[in-house]
Amino acid sequence: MAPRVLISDKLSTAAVQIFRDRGIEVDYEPELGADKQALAERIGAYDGLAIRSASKVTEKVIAAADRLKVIGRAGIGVDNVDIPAATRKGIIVMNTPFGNSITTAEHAISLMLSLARQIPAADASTQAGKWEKNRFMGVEVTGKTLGVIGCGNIGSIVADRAQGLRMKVIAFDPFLAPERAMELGVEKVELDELLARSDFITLHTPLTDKTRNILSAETLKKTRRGVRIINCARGGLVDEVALREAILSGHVAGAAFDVFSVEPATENPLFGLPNVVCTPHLGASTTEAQENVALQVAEQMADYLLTGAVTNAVNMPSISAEEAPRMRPFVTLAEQLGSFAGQLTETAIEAIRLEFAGDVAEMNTRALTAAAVAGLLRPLLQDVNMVSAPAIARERGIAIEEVRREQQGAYENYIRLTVKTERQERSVAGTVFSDGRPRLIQIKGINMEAELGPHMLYVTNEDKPGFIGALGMTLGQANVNIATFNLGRQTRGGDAIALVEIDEPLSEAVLEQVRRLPHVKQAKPLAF
Ligand SMILES: NC(=O)C1=CN([C@@H]2O[C@H](COP(=O)(O)OP(=O)(O)OC[C@H]3O[C@@H](n4cnc5c(N)ncnc54)[C@H](O)[C@@H]3O)[C@@H](O)[C@H]2O)C=CC1
Ligand SMILES: O=C(O)CCC(=O)C(=O)O
Repeated sequence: MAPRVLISDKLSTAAVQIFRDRGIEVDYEPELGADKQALAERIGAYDGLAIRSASKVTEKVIAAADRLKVIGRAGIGVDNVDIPAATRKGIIVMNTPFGNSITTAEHAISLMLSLARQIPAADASTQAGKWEKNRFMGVEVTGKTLGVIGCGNIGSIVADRAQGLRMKVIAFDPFLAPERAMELGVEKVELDELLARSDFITLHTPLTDKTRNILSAETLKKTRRGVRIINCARGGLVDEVALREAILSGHVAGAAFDVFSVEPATENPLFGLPNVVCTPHLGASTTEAQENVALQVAEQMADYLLTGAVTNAVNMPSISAEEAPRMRPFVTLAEQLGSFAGQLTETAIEAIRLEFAGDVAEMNTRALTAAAVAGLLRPLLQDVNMVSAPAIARERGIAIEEVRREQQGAYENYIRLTVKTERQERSVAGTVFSDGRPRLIQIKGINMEAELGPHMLYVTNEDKPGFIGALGMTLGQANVNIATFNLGRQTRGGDAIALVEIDEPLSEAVLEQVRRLPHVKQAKPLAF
């Protein structure tokens, strides 16, 4: 039976043709996805779902998706898909990471210029027959400083175009390597410096726990008086109520927004303010970008449904059907090593080294390296996957080295990831036992044997009597159940590590209590 695909968003019809050409049945219902209930009722009949951002693929929709094997996002952000729910149900989620970047960067530049010259308001006034030549005094962008928050694919294109407009570009992005910044001709700065120096600020990060409200009442106060703010990335990066206040007080001179904390945005704190320009999430809406992403997503989905090949999946590594069963635990291990290191890394990464020893050195180590790099970058880049991770790392000037060796020591197979940042070098190693389950066996040179669960607590401490009891007591008193407790130390009385699996995430208050325990140097929650 031919696979069936539902297109539930306004994708270019080029996608329909690709599916048909490849023998896939396709239903094109561009309005359906916005109605969660209707989508949940219909999804059970399909093997593939192709979407843009209007379709909300919630847990409920996924629960009803009994045949669904792949969700294809014609675009970048997959925040309208419940990825953990899809993963749990074995559904692959794919995106098209680069197809609309230029178009979106051009929209950000268009918004900036519209804002600088008040074009939308001037247009409305002129067409209303008012000819208010004295009302619309603008500002030049030449010679002005543009602060780019998030200098990835889109941010770096915006930086390039802004330089063409003779602007000075500064960027805040913890993952931007200094060499890459130099190559782009942008000055890498900390957030406070960007806020203090920018005449225009443009946001190009994903929405994560770290970026939500990155422009808040507090950070807006640190901006220059007269600053103009552009958000063409994700609603929620800017506190809209705080921005409204800052515009009304005259501190912020204007804002241009394509994305809103609630979409579709039929009402919003920014609506109706002077010198606010709004568009309805049009960043990716050009013929060229929509053609790119629709063709790409249809090809990727058809490949998967017909041959099992996986490209640009955000929740599964790309491995061929034959390799899959043998490699799966090693891919998990590599991703876990990467994710472990990524969650502990807060400064720009300069280099990554992957060492493979024993059986695993004979496998497809490129895929394993890609899995480790994806795990490493995901805490900051969110939608990175095994296919895009190495390219993204290269673009950011991160050197990747792979070393294969014969078996050394007691373990039949061994993977070690070393991450070099501006400040330090950190290694973490693991193995897969004959039960097929990955274990961490070395952290920063300290031996231990730990299996990673969904919620972990990582503590570094001095090896002193009483610490283990105090930690257990603190968690117990907070009603936090410990699943596993793994310990290791450098030397007696020296540096030690505890890696504790807990049944649910820790509250900030309990974490603070752990941090205040005697001999604790660092306590960090990790999620896998
Ligand atoms: N308005 C629209 O229609 C569209 C919006 N987008 C959105 O634009 C955003 C950027 O997309 P891309 O450039 O493709 O993503 P990307 O992943 O290439 O770049 C994101 C950058 O943000 C940086 N970053 C992450 N956390 C940060 C933090 N806490 N502070 C500062 N920087 C941080 C990363 O290091 C990375 O360089 C995404 O949110 C995407 O969903 C993308 C396409 C169309
Ligand atoms: O498909 C769209 O119009 C939105 C694109 C977008 O936001 C993205 O690709 O992240």
